[in-house]
Amino acid sequence: MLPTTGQNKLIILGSLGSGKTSSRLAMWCKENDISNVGPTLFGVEYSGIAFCGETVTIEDYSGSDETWSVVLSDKRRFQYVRSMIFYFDASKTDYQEDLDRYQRSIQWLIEQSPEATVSICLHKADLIRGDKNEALRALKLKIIERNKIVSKCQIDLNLKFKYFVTSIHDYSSISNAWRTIILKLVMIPQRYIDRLQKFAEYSNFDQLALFNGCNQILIANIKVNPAVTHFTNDQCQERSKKWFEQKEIECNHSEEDGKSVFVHDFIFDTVIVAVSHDSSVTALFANTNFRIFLINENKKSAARYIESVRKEALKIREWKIQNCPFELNEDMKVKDYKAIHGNEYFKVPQKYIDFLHDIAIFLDIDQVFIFNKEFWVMAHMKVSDWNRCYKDFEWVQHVEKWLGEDDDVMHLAAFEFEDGRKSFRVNVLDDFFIIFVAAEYSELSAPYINEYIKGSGFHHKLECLFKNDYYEYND
Ligand SMILES: Nc1nc2c(ncn2[C@@H]2O[C@H](COP(=O)(O)OP(=O)(O)OP(=O)(O)O)[C@@H](O)[C@H]2O)c(=O)[nH]1
Repeated sequence: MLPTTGQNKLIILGSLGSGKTSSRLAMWCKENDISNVGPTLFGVEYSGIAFCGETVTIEDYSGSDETWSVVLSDKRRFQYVRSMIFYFDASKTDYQEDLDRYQRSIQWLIEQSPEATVSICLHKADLIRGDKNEALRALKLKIIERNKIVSKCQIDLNLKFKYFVTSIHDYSSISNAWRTIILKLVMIPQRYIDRLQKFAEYSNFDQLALFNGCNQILIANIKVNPAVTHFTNDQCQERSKKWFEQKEIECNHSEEDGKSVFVHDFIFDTVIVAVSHDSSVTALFANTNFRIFLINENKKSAARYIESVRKEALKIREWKIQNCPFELNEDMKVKDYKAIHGNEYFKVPQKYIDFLHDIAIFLDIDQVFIFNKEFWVMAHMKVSDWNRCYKDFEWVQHVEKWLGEDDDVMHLAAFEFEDGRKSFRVNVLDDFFIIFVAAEYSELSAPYINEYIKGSGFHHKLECLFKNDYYEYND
């Protein structure tokens, strides 16, 4: 179980089967069937979510005894945490062990990450028998008692701790909890609000609302023209939801209640709903200036993201060197990698090579390829000194076989070779795709790699990064 060190790290802890994973999936992976969520295997599931140009790394720990003994055996797991969610199964009657673990966790969290926020979910509220309010009150009092033991300064703790009563059968209870948690974790920079405000005034919009793409959490609602009736948050949300259901289109325009309503991609995983009573603004969203405005915003966020991944990669590398059970070859400590990139038609910019290299270190991956659909190898990186790395031509055979089996291009696929190597494919736009290859010794980290790559944040950001240049290239 490799701890991540990201600036925006969210850890989820709690008792076995208390509903941690199903709540996370209900919120962030709508397409998953959460009626049949199994226990968290391998101790922890890693995922990433994109939020308004920022990434949050989530570590969702299993509540099994083995995992708890690992978690509580090393305080460093509580380093670099920005937020912790602790799940209690509110339908239980005996909390002794959960409370002991809770107490230890917050003790270490306060010690290792004093600025972290803490959210406590009293979950499975639908299963409470008897007087529900009384049961919840009693549980909350027990938790507060433990807080008192940990901190003499109760006021400080109470400011940081938030309690939520949640149930998987009440989506709004889960989305309310997550919205509060995430908005504390990733604040929309004031400069976005200022720029959007100016943009709206200049373009004759009456209202601009920003929503997170994955689950339509409202990030900002800017009401510009006080003389008109604005759409409510819910009405805006309805529109962004509809747009997401039909996602193929880049911009959606409709006329409703005498207003022009636009829904458009904004920064990364964020959509913007813009409303105007002036129908002459219709042309605006097709306007090149506006596209440039959006692309520039995207680029800035991409730059920040790359920087954060790079920092993360260096920390992880440091951590691996310190914790490596083997004698490390001196050369491995040096940031030295070989990248052959470009062909006569297309040159892969060095920044992608750097970016993918950092991702590869972060995920313990040995080799990265970028292919186009004609099987051209656009870039080939050997990240580790692993001497069984594939050569370009060997890979072409694998890819051909693979595409032959799966003509219908999938967004993401994981593939295991007979020789023990694992590979992970990510499609970027419709034009090319990236393949990550991990050696057999990465056996244990394979589920982690898969989870990370599958995380909506990672894929989306990768796509946006490529898309920006792709647009520039084509314009
Ligand atoms: N009735 C009810 N069932 C729930 C609720 N939340 C989760 N469940 C069910 O409880 C079971 C366990 O849920 P998980 O999400 O796997 O719990 P977990 O805390 O991630 O489990 P571990 O990772 O194994 O510790 C699943 O069958 C869920 O469908 C809830 O609010 N109410």
